[in-house]
Amino acid sequence: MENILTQSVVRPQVTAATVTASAQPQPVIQLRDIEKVYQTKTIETVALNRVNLTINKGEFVSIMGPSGCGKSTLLSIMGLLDEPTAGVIELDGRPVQSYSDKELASLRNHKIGFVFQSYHLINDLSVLDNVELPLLYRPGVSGKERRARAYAALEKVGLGARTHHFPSQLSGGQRQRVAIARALAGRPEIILADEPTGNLDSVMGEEIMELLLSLNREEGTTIVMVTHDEQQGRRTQRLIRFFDGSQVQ
Ligand SMILES: Nc1ncnc2c1ncn2[C@@H]1O[C@H](COP(=O)(O)OP(=O)(O)OP(=O)(O)O)[C@@H](O)[C@H]1O
Repeated sequence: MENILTQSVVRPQVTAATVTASAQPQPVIQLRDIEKVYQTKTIETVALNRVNLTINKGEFVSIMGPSGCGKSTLLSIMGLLDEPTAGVIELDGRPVQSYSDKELASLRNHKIGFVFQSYHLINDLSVLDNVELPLLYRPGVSGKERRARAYAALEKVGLGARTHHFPSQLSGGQRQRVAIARALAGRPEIILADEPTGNLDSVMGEEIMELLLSLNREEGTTIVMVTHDEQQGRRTQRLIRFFDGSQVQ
């Protein structure tokens, strides 16, 4: 079984895959005039203000900007975890409003994988069970296939020897790799990562960045990553800066 992490180690400072000149960009996520307003009793917050953004198949895009500028909101809306108050989201060229609830649930489950800053692992479950868990909600995936996919995903992130460990027995970087394996087991076309290295020291952060770059380069996974790390942002194909709910660059 190939370990995508060890593949990447021999190529120091790799950057995201370069889209060949002949390849036509194929939009997978398009945001048109997206607005998100949070209304509480005392205050109205415009978290996103008429955002227009296209993410193409196979791209690795990073989103940067100061705290509170709307990065996480943007990722939640792209991942269909939250709805905008105005505007249109298209997935594969089709407005999500035109999908049925069942289709939307399936899209969320199949097409998109999430990685969060704080890993969101279940401490009482082994590494293997954590990775298998989301597949339990997949109709048509047998127990045998679930297990096989979880093993393969853990091999891919270099944790094949840790399947029976528990999260508390792992380093922060290893926990984040489990979280990435959990996303990979679902075979998503798109990974949305919200500050995936935010809780890690620079060495472990670099490890995770290499892993994401390898997934993009070797598997063609489309990745959108929120980061506060300028160096990481510069290593992706496109760096988008936000300020006060709007794209500034
Ligand atoms: N559920 C909510 N209710 C009310 N306001 C919210 C809610 N979620 C986010 N906000 C507000 O929307 C704005 C954007 O928040 P968001 O979390 O998207 O920013 P961010 O750029 O990801 O910040 P950070 O870098 O600190 O994580 C902020 O002003 C925040 O307070």
